[in-house]
Amino acid sequence: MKICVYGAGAIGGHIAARLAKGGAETSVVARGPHLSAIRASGLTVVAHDGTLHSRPRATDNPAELGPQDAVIVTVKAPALPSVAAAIAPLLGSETAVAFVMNGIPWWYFDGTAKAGRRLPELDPGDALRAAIGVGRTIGGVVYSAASVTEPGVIHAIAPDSRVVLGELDGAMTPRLKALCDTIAAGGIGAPAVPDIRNAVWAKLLGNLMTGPLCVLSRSCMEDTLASPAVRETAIRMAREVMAIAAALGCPIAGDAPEARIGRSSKLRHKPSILQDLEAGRAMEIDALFAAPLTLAREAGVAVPMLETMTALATRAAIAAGLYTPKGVAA
Ligand SMILES: NC(=O)C1=CN([C@@H]2O[C@H](COP(=O)(O)OP(=O)(O)OC[C@H]3O[C@@H](n4cnc5c(N)ncnc54)[C@H](OP(=O)(O)O)[C@@H]3O)[C@@H](O)[C@H]2O)C=CC1
Ligand SMILES: CC(C)(CO)C(=O)C(=O)O
Repeated sequence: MKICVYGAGAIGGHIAARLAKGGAETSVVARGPHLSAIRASGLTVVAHDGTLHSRPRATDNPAELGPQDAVIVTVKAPALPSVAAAIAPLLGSETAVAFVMNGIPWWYFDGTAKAGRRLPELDPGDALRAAIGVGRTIGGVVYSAASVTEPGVIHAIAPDSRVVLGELDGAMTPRLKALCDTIAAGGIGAPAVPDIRNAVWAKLLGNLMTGPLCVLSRSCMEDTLASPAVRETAIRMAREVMAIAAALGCPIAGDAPEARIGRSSKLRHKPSILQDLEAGRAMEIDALFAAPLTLAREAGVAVPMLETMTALATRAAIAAGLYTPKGVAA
C-alpha cells in the first residue's frame, strides 16, 4: 500500500517506521528541523523491540507525494486546520484518511443517529469535513508513550504500542482491514474494531486520568503518581470518565482504575499534552478536556474531580499562552 503519514512526530514517526518495516510504500509530511533530519539521515525510532531505521520520502509539501491509498493523520489537534488546508494533493478518489489521535475527534457524531451534530471547536468552519469528507474518514486511537528526543529521532517506550482503527459506522470494510494489516506487518498491534467510539473513550480514560495531573505537576506519570493522594485523585477521575462513557453508550471494558493507575505509575513518560506545554506548543485542550466535559454535562453526568482538574490544567495552558478558550472550556 502507498501510505503517507501526515505529521510524523512522536506517534506518526513511529507508525511510519512500522509501515516501512512492514513493506508499505511510506512517505511522511513533516516540517522544520525534524523534516531536515529525516531527509538527511532518515527516521530513527528507538522502540521496545529494537531500533528501527527507515528512509521514507519526506516533505512539507503534499503536492510532491501525490494521491495515496491511505493517509494517516497524526498531528496534534490544533494543527488540524493546517492539514485541511494542504491535504488535497494526497487524495485520490479511493484514498482513506485515518485520524490517529487522542481526544474526542471531529467526526464523533458521524456514522451515528446524531450525524448532523457538530462540536465546532474540533473542526472550526467544517474545514476537515469539506477538505476530506466523512466518507474517506477512518477513526483511530493509539496506545503508545512516545516523544521526539531530537530531530529525526523518536523514542517509543511502551512495550504494547498499538493502533486501533474503525470505520465511523462500524463496518468491517476491505480498506479498514488492508490498513490494519499493513500497520501490523511492521510489528505493532493494529486491531480493526466495530465500535471506534468505545475505543476513543477507552483511550481518553488514560489521557484524562493522568493528563491534567501531569500538566499541574509538570512531571512524568511515575513521579506525579508517586503520592497516594494523587493516585486516589487519578482513580476518582478515571471512575468519572467511565461514568461519562457508560452514559454515552460507550462502556469502557477492561481493568479497574486501580490497576490502570498502577501501570501508569510505572511509566517515566510525560503525557504528550505536558510535552506540548514544556515545548511551548498549542495544547490539545479542546479535544482532550473541553469536549469530553461538554458531553458529560449534556449527558447529565456529574464529574466534579474532572471539572476541577481540567479547569486548573486549562488555566495553566491559558497562562502559558498555549490555549485560547472558545467558549466551552472558559
Ligand atoms: N506522544 C505520545 O506518547 C502519544 C500521543 N498521542 C496523540 O497522538 C497525536 C500526535 O501526538 P504526537 O505524535 O505526540 O505529536 P508530535 O507533536 O510529536 O507530532 C506531530 C507532528 O506533526 C507535525 N505537524 C503539525 N502540523 C504540520 C503540518 N501542517 N505540516 C507538517 N507537519 C506538521 C509537527 O511538527 P511541529 O513539531 O513543527 O509542530 C509534529 O512533528 C496527538 O493527538 C496526541 O495526543 C496518543 C498517544 C500517545
Ligand atoms: C499518556 C498517554 C501515554 C496515555 O494516556 C498518552 O496518550 C499521551 O502521552 O498523550
